[in-house]
Amino acid sequence: SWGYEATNGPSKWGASFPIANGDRQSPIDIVPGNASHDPGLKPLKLKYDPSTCLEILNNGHSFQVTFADDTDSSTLTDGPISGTYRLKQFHFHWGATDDRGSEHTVQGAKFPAELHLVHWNTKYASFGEAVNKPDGLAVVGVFLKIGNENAHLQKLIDKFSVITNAKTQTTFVDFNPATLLPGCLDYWTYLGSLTTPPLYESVTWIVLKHQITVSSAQMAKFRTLLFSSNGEAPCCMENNYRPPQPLKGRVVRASFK
Ligand SMILES: NS(=O)(=O)c1ccc(NC(=O)NCCO)cc1
Ligand SMILES: [Zn+2]
Repeated sequence: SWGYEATNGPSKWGASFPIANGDRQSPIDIVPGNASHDPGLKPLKLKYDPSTCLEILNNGHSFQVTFADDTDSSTLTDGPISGTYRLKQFHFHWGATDDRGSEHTVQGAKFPAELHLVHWNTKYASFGEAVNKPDGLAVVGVFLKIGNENAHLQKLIDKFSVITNAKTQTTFVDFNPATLLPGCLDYWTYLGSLTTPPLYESVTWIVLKHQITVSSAQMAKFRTLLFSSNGEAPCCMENNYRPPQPLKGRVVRASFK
């Protein structure tokens, strides 16, 4: 099935998922000079309850932290969206080296990694119902840049030895995703898609302007995870990012001047 190798990677996804060539695909290159400041955009309102954190898993494409989403305990409201969106999971994309790895780029600049906090619109009954609706999902994207060791990311990294292989998981409780956000929540927003198959055009993207830090040694730990399952030839989990897609006339709005 799909992956990130030459044989099954982003350039091949269109064969099985024709929406790959659609009009609102993600990620994109964000050009700040072309983004229009919208004074009507509200500040993001993120309310996260650490007790909704359930587990950390390797799904063969990334590692993911999953949350209980049966109540409005961990939600995204305001910002560019209307209504209430519940946090379902967060995951990352990263490179084989520190010079690439993010999915969105900023005026062509790549970051070593990108965090995605995935929320679904509670006007639908579940994530599964929301995932293919045009207003179904809202994903907050946060760029990682190389700098000081990040103690909050280290809590995730400390679990990697137990989820090295694809399709493994372990308990992970009392983690506050807000610790992975920068102090300033200024953002760019545009209408896009899932960045992995099935590539549904269901995402209101909210990409933060400010980054969080990760050390180079911590990035090296990300690359100790495997795309492969136990017993298969080990294949390092790295370069699990889709490159920027055509803007096709879309407008990117900025929440800041
Ligand atoms: N990289 S991304 O656009 O944030 C993304 C988020 C969720 C999905 N898919 C998903 O959550 N499917 C439900 C089973 O995990 C795919 C891509
Ligand atoms: Zn993602």
